[in-house]
Amino acid sequence: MHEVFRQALKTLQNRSHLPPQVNAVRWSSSDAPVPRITTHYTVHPRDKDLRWEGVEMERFADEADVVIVGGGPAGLSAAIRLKQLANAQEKELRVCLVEKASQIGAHTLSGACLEPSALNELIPDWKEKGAPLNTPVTEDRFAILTEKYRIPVPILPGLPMNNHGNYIVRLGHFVRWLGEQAEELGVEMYPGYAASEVLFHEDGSVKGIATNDVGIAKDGSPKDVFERGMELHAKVTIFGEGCHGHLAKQLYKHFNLRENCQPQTYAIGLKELWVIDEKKWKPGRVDHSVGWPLNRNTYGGSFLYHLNEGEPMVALGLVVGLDYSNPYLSPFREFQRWKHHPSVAPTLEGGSRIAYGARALNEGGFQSLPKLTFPGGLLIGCSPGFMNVPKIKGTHTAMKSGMLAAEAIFAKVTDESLQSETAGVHVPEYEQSLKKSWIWKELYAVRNIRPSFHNYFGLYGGMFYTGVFYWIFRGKEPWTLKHSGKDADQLKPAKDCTPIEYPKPDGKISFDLLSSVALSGTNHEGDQPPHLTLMDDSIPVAKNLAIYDGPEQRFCPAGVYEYVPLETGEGMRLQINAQNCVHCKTCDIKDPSQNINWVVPEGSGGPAYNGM
Ligand SMILES: Cc1cc2nc3c(=O)[nH]c(=O)nc-3n(C[C@H](O)[C@H](O)[C@H](O)COP(=O)(O)OP(=O)(O)OC[C@H]3O[C@@H](n4cnc5c(N)ncnc54)[C@H](O)[C@@H]3O)c2cc1C
Ligand code: SF4
Repeated sequence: MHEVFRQALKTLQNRSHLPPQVNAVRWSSSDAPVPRITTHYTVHPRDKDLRWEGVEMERFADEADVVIVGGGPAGLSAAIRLKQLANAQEKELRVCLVEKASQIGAHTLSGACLEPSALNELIPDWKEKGAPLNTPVTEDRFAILTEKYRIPVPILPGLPMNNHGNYIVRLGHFVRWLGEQAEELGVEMYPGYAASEVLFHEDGSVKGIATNDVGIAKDGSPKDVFERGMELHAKVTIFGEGCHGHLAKQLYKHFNLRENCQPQTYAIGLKELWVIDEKKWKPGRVDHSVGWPLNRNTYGGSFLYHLNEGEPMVALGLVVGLDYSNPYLSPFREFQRWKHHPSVAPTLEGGSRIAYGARALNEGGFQSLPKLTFPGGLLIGCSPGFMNVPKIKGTHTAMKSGMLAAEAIFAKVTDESLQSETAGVHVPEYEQSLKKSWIWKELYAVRNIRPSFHNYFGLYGGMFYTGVFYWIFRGKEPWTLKHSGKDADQLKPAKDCTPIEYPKPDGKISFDLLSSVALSGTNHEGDQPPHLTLMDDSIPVAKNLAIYDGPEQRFCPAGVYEYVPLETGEGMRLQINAQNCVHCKTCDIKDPSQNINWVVPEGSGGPAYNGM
């Protein structure tokens, strides 16, 4: 190629150094000039980019027996069970676990009220081993909130909200403890390494994963410190990325795993930790509510748990179903408003907020479970979605699914008489044993509760259904209700909706977004391509802003998306403040254009939660 032409092309590709109005490219579907936003190689491949010419792209590869993606309750339980079995039978088994957080538990966010059933099976002597389950539930309350009142609802025995025998935990601390148990058993742990890519054998089976490359500049060009990620190959790769996994999303498409199930549906959960006045502290109390500030057609509810962690601490949060239809709704501001309810605010008055965060959770339940296995790999935990929605609990099912996967894998890879037809070992036995387990029974029994809220009376119709059908039939009714479709399709155009007037935060009970995000400890290297990638940079303004009045500005709980005026003064552009991202995945789920693809950022970027 002629040198002058090459230089000209290079200058063009480097245009993202220039101000946005100059940095306009004609690559959108409409062919209208739009500011360049996405510079990530998953959208603009490097093999067509001259700036990458001659850069060493070879990756170092390592072999393990089992590779686990994600150090959450599911991944760690799988790791622990695999090594327990191998050690008991004196078999060599190399188990490697990669976790995108810099420390195990630092990306974990949950309620959390833990049902200890799976833990009792996995580590029966967890008390002696010092598991941080410090707060047995002593009091369990449920209520419907109106704007001014709290109407108590009795929790009948057998209803999913019953928490007798459970523990209130800081899930991040529990996960950290699970990590220590795994390490002691000989699991190789790699915190700070995100799996960015699924690798395949020539026969199409999964070969393992690659960790992410580091040292890429914001404009997508290689920095001097560029380092290629590493390949981890395995007989079986376990995907335990939690709700709406980035690699799981690719696997669904690649192996068509969702062809026989309903779409997954989700909620966003926002959470804070507070240290409160000791006189108001009731260690062991569990408070749940539905109703205000959400209207009857918006599914959701609150939690307020009194922890016994050496200081008067409470964990509180609001969960909002992502099937809401009003694009003006802001889950963050609903949460801030909820704290002012007359039954909540007195607990917080005089206290101080010490942590904030958010995370999506699955709500599809039984109907939305995909096929779980494919040659060379399988899915565990909240990645496929073993969440029991009416209980708001998924930790015990996530752990159990990891254990069942481990048992099936161990049996298969250590039995020389069992030959695999593919290079990556297929373990369909996992799905079979899962269907015989208590997870299946539990999720089947509650399958109709969440979809029953799709009725004219909304919340009240759903509660009536739960009271009558669940309490009497325990899920044995001979029908299965359907969800109303994908959450991304539920938003109505802004012109058909009423803007919501939210009260200003008072700085004592309620707070603004940026001071909240600061409490998540989230951090990303600034000079890297935004990991919130857009398939088409023109769609945010042309569709999301034009039709839905920019809902990503409101559903993102970290202020990542902002529409700002173009420097020319004509029109708007989307600004992505990727450093703020707390990895909740809501944008990838709720974007009405399905144009946002969350990919793993560099290194150990993301929140730095301490026991969320
Ligand atoms: C607000 C809220 C309240 C909840 N309340 C409760 C409750 O009270 N009780 C209860 O039992 N459950 C509760 N849950 C659900 C519970 O938190 C989940 O069911 C549980 O955490 C699922 O475990 P998991 O291991 O499948 O996923 P996760 O806990 O999400 O763990 C997945 C891990 O994988 C890592 N990861 C993801 N992608 C990659 C990648 N590509 N490479 C490397 N690492 C990766 C993540 O950083 C994370 O550490 C709640 C959830 C939320 C959001
Ligand atoms: S950018 Fe997306 S994943 Fe990140 S915090 Fe916002 S909504 Fe969540």
